[in-house]
Amino acid sequence: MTPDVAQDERVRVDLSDRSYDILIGGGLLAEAGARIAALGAHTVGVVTDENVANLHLQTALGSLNAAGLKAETIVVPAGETSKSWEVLGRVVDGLIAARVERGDVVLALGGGVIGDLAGFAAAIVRRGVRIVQAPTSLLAQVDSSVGGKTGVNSPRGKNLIGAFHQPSLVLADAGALDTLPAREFRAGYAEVVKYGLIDDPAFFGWLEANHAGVFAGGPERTRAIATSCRAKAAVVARDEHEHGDRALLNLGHTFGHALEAEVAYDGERLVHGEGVAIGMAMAFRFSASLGLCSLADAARVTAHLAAVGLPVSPRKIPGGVGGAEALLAHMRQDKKVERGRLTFILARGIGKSFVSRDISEDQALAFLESELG
Ligand SMILES: NC(=O)c1ccc[n+]([C@@H]2O[C@H](COP(=O)([O-])OP(=O)(O)OC[C@H]3O[C@@H](n4cnc5c(N)ncnc54)[C@H](O)[C@@H]3O)[C@@H](O)[C@H]2O)c1
Ligand SMILES: O=C(O)C(=O)C[C@@H](O)[C@H](O)[C@H](O)COP(=O)(O)O
Ligand SMILES: [Zn+2]
Repeated sequence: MTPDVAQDERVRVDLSDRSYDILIGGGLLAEAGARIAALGAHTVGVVTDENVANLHLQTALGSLNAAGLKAETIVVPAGETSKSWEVLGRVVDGLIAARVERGDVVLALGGGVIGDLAGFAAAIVRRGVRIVQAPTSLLAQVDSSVGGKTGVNSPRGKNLIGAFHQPSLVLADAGALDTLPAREFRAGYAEVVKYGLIDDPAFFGWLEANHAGVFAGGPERTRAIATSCRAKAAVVARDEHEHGDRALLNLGHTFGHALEAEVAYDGERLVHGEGVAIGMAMAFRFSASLGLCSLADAARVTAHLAAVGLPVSPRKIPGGVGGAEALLAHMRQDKKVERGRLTFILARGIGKSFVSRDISEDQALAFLESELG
């Protein structure tokens, strides 16, 4: 747990010569220009989506111009379907046309979709240009802007095309969250809860008691974001490329990603954080059904997610999803699969998650059938 009440926070991601800071606080978008100029860039390729462009692009561009930087903006449609080959191609072409050089910077201004898309474009243009993440959704501030996973989706599965490309700096402007729709804030909150469920039961208890403050803004929100970033930074520092512990950050994602693929990344029906909420509830129910954790812990997880308005069952997805076999087919494409064996993040209790490679397909199928009814 972090100490109480800090308005502005700095979290270091320790990766030897690729270490970087995550800055959390108000007014950081207005400082982006000065901070990027300090990195030695001359041209900045700003990648954003239509919603964020309408609300926050002028602030970012104003600050880049004031710092004497040349800025070229690439705007893509909002939503998960922009994590595609086609949109990636347009972003890459835009960055090359803008003559963004290796010494320059790509600025990802938006939620996790923009961070993953722009981050991957930056990883491959001229074999690697620096990326600065300016996350504007809660989910992006607590998770996707940190750790260097970038990429796009394949029709065969989530994030199946990508690269690790760490940012040079993360600017999490707390003020940007004031314009975030309530549904998107809730979805991001699922990834906040995840850190408590992985290995910080005190943080989970604190969220149960303080979630109203996190949703309202103020010091509780800053504390939740900083605690999440510290938790992620620590895991990334010890296992950057997910050979071990980092897989814990995938709690809820084996199920969640399968559900997202099953709805063809249709954000009207299911957004990533909602898939993670359902997936985490399922992971705890699965753990309880296997005798690994108590039914009481599984019920407590479900109760907290439901209390903030998050979905906790695949039956709640509008239009429904295919059967257990269809979900299992998506799960076979999960990046955690090893020698054909499924990998699950399961739990012995709240804050006691672990990586399991001992689950058979028959066990997974039976559980999925029970969940789908
Ligand atoms: N790389 C990682 O480690 C990592 C971690 C978690 C999630 N992800 C990825 O992140 C994506 C989900 O991110 P997301 O939930 O931010 O989705 P998103 O980027 O689609 O943003 C959600 C919605 O909110 C809008 N928005 C963003 N900021 C806004 C603001 N300040 N004001 C008003 N509207 C705003 C966007 O336009 C969009 O409509 C998924 O693709 C997921 O796979 C990646
Ligand atoms: O950073 C990580 O590692 C994570 O797993 C964070 C997840 O919240 C995120 O959704 C990530 O993109 C999933 O990674 P993937 O490797 O399963 O695609
Ligand atoms: Zn996630």
